[in-house]
Amino acid sequence: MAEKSVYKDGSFNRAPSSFRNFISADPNSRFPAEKGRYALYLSPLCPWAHRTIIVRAIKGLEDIVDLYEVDGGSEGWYFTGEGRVLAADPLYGLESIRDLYKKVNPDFPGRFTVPVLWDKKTHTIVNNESSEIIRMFSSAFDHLIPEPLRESNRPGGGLYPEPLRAQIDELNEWVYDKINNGVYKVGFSPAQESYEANLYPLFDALDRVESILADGRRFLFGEHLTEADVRLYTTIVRFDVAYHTVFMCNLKSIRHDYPHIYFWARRLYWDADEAGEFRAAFNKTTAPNIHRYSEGYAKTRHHVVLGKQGPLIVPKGPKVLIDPL
Ligand SMILES: N[C@@H](CCC(=O)N[C@@H](CS)C(=O)NCC(=O)O)C(=O)O
Repeated sequence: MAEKSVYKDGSFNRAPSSFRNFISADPNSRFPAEKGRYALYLSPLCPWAHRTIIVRAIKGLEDIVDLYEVDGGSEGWYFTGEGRVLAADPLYGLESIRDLYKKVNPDFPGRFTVPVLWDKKTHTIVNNESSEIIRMFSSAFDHLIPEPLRESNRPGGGLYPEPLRAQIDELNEWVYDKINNGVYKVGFSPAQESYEANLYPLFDALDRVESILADGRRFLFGEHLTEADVRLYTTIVRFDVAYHTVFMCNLKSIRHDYPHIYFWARRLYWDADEAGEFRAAFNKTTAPNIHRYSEGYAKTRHHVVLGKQGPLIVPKGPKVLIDPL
């Protein structure tokens, strides 16, 4: 049974995801990899969802897995018809992500989160946990994509190479707890004590990342991109424009205090070469949205922490969202 995200011991506690099935390259599996069968419902504003569209783009899965954008936030994700957001759910005409979960289980007890990986054939949620969705995208569809994009042909052995798995898992664990989810624990703190209790470990972890990158390596595990870079990136690219301001993660900023992290992030962000190694995945999933991060988090914090008491103020800085290379 899914748990709700709650303030436990005065701190934000993110509930585990509820649907944990896997798409597989095996044609006899329950969810075999097939072109056109699956869809991702998400908002590119959500950092967890952002991971999945980066890997979808890196792997050239745009023609294989559909993308349906929704908008909203802590008060629900909806089809609004604004910008790239669809006016209605293209499969069932539903109005919201809540409706999608209710379609699978009318008594669904958890939160109606994005991303959702949907199976159009059996009309159900395959998985709603981004860390698992990126693993599936990394390898399960490899027989359907051009040879150079397959994990076995990638320099360094792909996004989750066998020899590095234990190290990647170990790094992901503390990056998730202290950084990816750490910023939320700070920004959703209901009290000064929990704010401070989570703030210092966040910056200790950023210091640790900075020291890893300080030897001049291109990526967290050396010369080649892994899923650990993807998972860290979505938090770093939101840091100065949203977490520093809205979530009060302000002991330091990335641009002024973490030169190696900032350089690493800018290299990923500014790579707009569609024919290049990363198929412009970071740029095209971030650049259209980076100016909206501050508003998204301001609204969420106003709702979650302040119960909508008082005015909603959206911080406008920094003037330069991300410096050029
Ligand atoms: N563990 C999930 C977390 C996803 C998540 O928390 N998504 C947020 C948006 S950034 C959400 O949909 N929240 C809506 C809610 O909690 O009601 C994952 O990584 O996929």
